[in-house]
Amino acid sequence: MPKASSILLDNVTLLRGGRRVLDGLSLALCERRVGLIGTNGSGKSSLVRLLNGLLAADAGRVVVHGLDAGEEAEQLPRKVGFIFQNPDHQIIFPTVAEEIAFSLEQAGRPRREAQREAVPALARFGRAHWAERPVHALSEGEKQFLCIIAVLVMEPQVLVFDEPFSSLDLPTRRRLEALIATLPQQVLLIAHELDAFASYERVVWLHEGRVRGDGPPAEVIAAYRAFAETLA
Ligand SMILES: Nc1ncnc2c1ncn2[C@@H]1O[C@H](COP(=O)(O)OP(=O)(O)OP(=O)(O)O)[C@@H](O)[C@H]1O
Repeated sequence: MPKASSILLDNVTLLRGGRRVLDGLSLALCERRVGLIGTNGSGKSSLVRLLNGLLAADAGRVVVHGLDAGEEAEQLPRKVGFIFQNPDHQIIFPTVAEEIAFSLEQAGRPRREAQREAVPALARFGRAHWAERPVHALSEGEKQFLCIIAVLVMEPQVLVFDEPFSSLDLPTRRRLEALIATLPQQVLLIAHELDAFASYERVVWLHEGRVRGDGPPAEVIAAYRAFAETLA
């Protein structure tokens, strides 16, 4: 039986657009900080989308913290929170408070209660003063932080960050890295900024839908860099 606090992929195959994007992939992830690296198109985003039911495996089994993705997919979004590269793809509502109220509603709160709780929820992150701000008036870094708050209020057990640094300047990126470091959840981070994984417990290198490297960051990243040099 997989551990209650682990992510298990057992012989997973995923087809997209007729292509085999994940190819008999098996992984057991129980570390609190796991990095996912690989060249463009290697299958990283596809893999994490299996964890919250955005994609379903064509073969094999996916279990996330005790939930079977095949049988209990509808429960996955509460268990696994996603923060994507582009906050504009994630934010739906015109104001910050409305966005947070929507998240609370998604987490099962009745609408009225969700609306009442939005400002206190923002206050827990020191951002009560953002409540009435139009989302379009936030900077990229602030929007990214709003997305993180919107996900955290749903109290997920796993957080997936899919290339969160791509549009951030260095100070904003460092602040986000520091914030991620404080989170109690299991974190899966996809990034092309390889120094971001220095403090991670484990890095998995995907290549053409298979695991090509897996272990401590320094080791896996050195092998990946050497491989990338051969392609340049
Ligand atoms: N919506 C889609 N429909 C069909 N095929 C897709 C779709 N999205 C991705 N793919 C294909 O799946 C494969 C893996 O893509 P995926 O986005 O998982 O890779 P990735 O490692 O996250 O890449 P990147 O670093 O560029 O974000 C690619 O060959 C891609 O063309």
